Amino acid sequence: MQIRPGFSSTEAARCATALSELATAALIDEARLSPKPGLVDSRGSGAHQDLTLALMERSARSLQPTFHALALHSWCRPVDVALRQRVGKLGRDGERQMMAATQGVNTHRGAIWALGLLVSAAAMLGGQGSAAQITAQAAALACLPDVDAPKSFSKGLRATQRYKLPGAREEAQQGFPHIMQCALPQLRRSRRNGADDHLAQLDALMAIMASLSDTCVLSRAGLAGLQSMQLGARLVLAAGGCAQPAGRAALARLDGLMLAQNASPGGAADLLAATLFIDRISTRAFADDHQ
Ligand SMILES: CC(C)(COP(=O)(O)OP(=O)(O)OC[C@H]1O[C@@H](n2cnc3c(N)ncnc32)[C@H](O)[C@@H]1O)[C@@H](O)C(=O)NCCC(=O)NCCS
Ligand SMILES: Nc1ncnc2c1ncn2[C@@H]1O[C@H](COP(=O)(O)OP(=O)(O)OP(=O)(O)O)[C@@H](O)[C@H]1O
Repeated sequence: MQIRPGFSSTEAARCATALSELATAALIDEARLSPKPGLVDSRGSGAHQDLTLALMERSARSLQPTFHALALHSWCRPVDVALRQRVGKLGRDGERQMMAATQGVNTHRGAIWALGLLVSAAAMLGGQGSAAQITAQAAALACLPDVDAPKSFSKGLRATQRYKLPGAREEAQQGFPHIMQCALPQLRRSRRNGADDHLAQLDALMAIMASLSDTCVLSRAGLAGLQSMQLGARLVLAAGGCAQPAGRAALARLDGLMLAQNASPGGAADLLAATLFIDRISTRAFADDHQ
């Protein structure tokens, strides 16, 4: 681990602890947030047969050491292939950790990817980056080749190739546009308009679902399912968002629609958790010289 001049290893460890706690809390808050269309939430399992809220929370907690290791190894490091390789290995170790904690159920693969890159990027910037700097740094990392990646074919890859639409990799490589241009502005706009935080978070989820090509939805419900999800989310926001009775009615209709199609926007949920992480991290700094 390389320590930036002027920063101690204690400082790196303290920052890694803070970042890993924030990432884990963002995952737990996302899982509990209700009502989310088709997703696991405090009401139940949504469109999922094998997921529960308790399992999502156990999985989130099991990932804290992964986020901690990612932050420690990325601390004040420049973007290069060696770091990309290390981050890829730690991410895959995290996936194994998650599978062990859930007895083989995929609870958070997409979330490990998005939050893992963002935790690494925040640590690379010594815990002092802005939202724009962190997402740009994460994109630079995601654009480097993942040389040790297994050549297996995933559901997400299949969907992106079949429909010629971007998926989790492209979202990261483009600097997380659904966080920076959709969810974060909507979260802050809804708060400014007087929505309480839980309703503002639901609005942020709608802002993501309104345009994301979520490969979870494409895999289960095809292009028609994706388009109906995007339209449904736009209708919630057009009705004034979740703080308004008409917005909540539109949200309930969207929930019914997702369940009827057996579809769940797992990618949008990951990006909401990542948005909560970025929102919280960019309003505070972790390095001592900023306190
Ligand atoms: C890139 C990942 C997510 C694989 O993506 P792929 O589309 O091939 O596979 P898979 O279908 O298994 O998972 C995709 C998951 O991403 C999420 N997702 C779906 N659509 C989107 C989207 N448009 N944008 C963002 N996330 C999305 C969902 O949670 C979905 O389940 C990841 O597993 C990976 O390859 N990791 C390698 C390890 C690594 O380098 N990690 C570095 C950071 S820790
Ligand atoms: N609250 C949530 N509910 C459901 N999925 C979530 C939630 N939060 C995040 N996710 C993301 O959704 C993904 C689950 O996606 P998906 O439904 O495609 O799982 P799968 O096991 O690969 O597929 P399937 O269930 O269709 O067999 C996880 O990788 C996770 O990152």
